[in-house]
Amino acid sequence: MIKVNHLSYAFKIGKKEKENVVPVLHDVNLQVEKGEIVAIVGRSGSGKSTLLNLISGFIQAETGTISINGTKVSGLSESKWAEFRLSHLGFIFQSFQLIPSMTAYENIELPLVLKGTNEKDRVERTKEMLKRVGLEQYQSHYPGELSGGQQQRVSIARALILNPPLILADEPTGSLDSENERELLSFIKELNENYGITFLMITHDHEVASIAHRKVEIVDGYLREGRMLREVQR
Ligand SMILES: Nc1ncnc2c1ncn2[C@@H]1O[C@H](COP(=O)(O)OP(=O)(O)OP(=O)(O)O)[C@@H](O)[C@H]1O
Repeated sequence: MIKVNHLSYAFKIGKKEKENVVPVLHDVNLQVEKGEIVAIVGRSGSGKSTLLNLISGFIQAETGTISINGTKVSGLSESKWAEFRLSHLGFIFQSFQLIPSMTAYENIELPLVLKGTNEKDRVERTKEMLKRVGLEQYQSHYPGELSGGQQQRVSIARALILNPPLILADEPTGSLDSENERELLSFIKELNENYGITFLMITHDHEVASIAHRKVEIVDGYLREGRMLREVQR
């Protein structure tokens, strides 16, 4: 599903003549199989978000390659990346990243609008997704009128609406209380077991890491493979 080969990344800070190079990732190799839940752990500043941003195409590395679902994505143009993301990747963020001026319904529907799906299909799929995440009665609420757990469910519904095979999550439970965290984690497990969706998640949290099949740790920009935590169901 994901193959990262010899990936290195350095941020360049300051003006061109006086550029400061800050190396962040060193020769990272990572393979995530279809149907796996993989947790990326590591101390603050170790390079976790940088790795996820590279795999998401939000930043581009000069060294190394990334393939997702058989497509070599490293080196794709911005527009090709945007197209690829829409059909292959779903995103879940700690801060939900919902559009505040749009209702729950409109936030969930947005990827379908961007993809140019016709109205009849949009209505059908958005309603079905609202039902799947248990938010039918909240469809007209704006993000500010929903609890943290409900907002995260809207963001998951938006991530799932185009049926991506892979979900990338950055601290998905970071803003949730323990009850909502448990609920979200069992939903992620269900999506993985019932629909075979692959998850790559950054986390600081042991509860989150405990649902992963495998843990990889970044230590000062170097990736260490962890042991298998639980069996992958195929
Ligand atoms: N835009 C940027 N410009 C320069 N340096 C950056 C930039 N973004 C991150 N860094 C640096 O890169 C390193 C890795 O940052 P990154 O955000 O990937 O770490 P992280 O493991 O995700 O941390 P956290 O757990 O705190 O979110 C840090 O030293 C950080 O200061």
